[in-house]
Amino acid sequence: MGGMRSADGAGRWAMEARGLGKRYGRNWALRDCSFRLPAGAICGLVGSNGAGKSTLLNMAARLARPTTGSLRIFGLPVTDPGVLADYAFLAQDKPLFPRFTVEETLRLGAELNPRWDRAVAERIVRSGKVPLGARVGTLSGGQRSRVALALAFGKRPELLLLDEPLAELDPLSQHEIAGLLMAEAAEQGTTVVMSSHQLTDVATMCDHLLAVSEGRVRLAGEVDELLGAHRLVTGAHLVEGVPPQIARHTVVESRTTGRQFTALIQARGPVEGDWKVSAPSLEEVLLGYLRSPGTPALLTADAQVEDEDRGTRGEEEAAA
Ligand SMILES: Nc1ncnc2c1ncn2[C@@H]1O[C@H](COP(=O)(O)OP(=O)(O)OP(=O)(O)O)[C@@H](O)[C@H]1O
Repeated sequence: MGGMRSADGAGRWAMEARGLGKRYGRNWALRDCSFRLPAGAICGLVGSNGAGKSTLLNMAARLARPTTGSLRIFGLPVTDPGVLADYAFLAQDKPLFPRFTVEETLRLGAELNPRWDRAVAERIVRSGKVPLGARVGTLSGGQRSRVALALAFGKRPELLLLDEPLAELDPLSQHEIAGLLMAEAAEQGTTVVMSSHQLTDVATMCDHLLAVSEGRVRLAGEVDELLGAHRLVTGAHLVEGVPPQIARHTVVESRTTGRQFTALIQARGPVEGDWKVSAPSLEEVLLGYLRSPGTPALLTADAQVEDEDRGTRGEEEAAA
């Protein structure tokens, strides 16, 4: 399979979505999503409640089938049985058998996965001092997360999909599990896609971002590139509306409070005039796009799929 991937260079992209959509009844949970994610990325998947994050993860994990469009995992259609060995999915409730001991849980992992890496799984469990003989149901939330991650990494996945991996953990466990995740992903070269509502986690852990809102992609690409494309502008402004010097740029969001004008812009060259210009935080950029549905989505060059390739729309349905 490795040969197949490298033959056409498709292995460069861990995920490629083209016109991807999912409809439940009359509602589109995800609509016309096109983006790609390079292999090796640690990608934060963010967006408000009901934005479509779980729907996207579920389609990548083959738990839900696309209604439209195509999704490729390392160059293979997500429906291809060859994809199965490539990914691991950790659902938000981290399902484990509570009556199994940690040791039995790892043994099950070994039996279910042909390329099981026992050393990796045991290292993850031992480094957290999780007792191998303890029943999973008696473990703390942090310890359970560790066992779930040991199962996921023991599979040696190329792509690890995580639905809010740090939710419901206390701050100390969050810190510990985040560190574990980053260290193991770096060690194994795993591509990670993790949904999260904690933007500080995304900012510290992720080098890539995929933001969705109302089922559509709003931002996609490398975090530094997305941040670098934006400026926060503030200054005194006495009349209503966006000042002409600022209107030359793409204004994502602006507001006037008293005499103070503030705007988040996608800068088209230097900002002229008497404005205080600063670099926005990830949170400021993200909230700007989520609050302004009228602002066009921004995908960095790397995250865009070529238009001519979008002819593969409906490929999954055709293959099924
Ligand atoms: N199995 C389903 N049947 C019907 N509608 C669904 C189903 N799964 C999701 N939806 C709907 O699709 C939309 C997207 O839901 P999704 O769970 O993907 O959002 P999310 O971004 O993961 O939200 P949250 O942050 O709350 O977990 C929502 O409107 C949701 O109600």
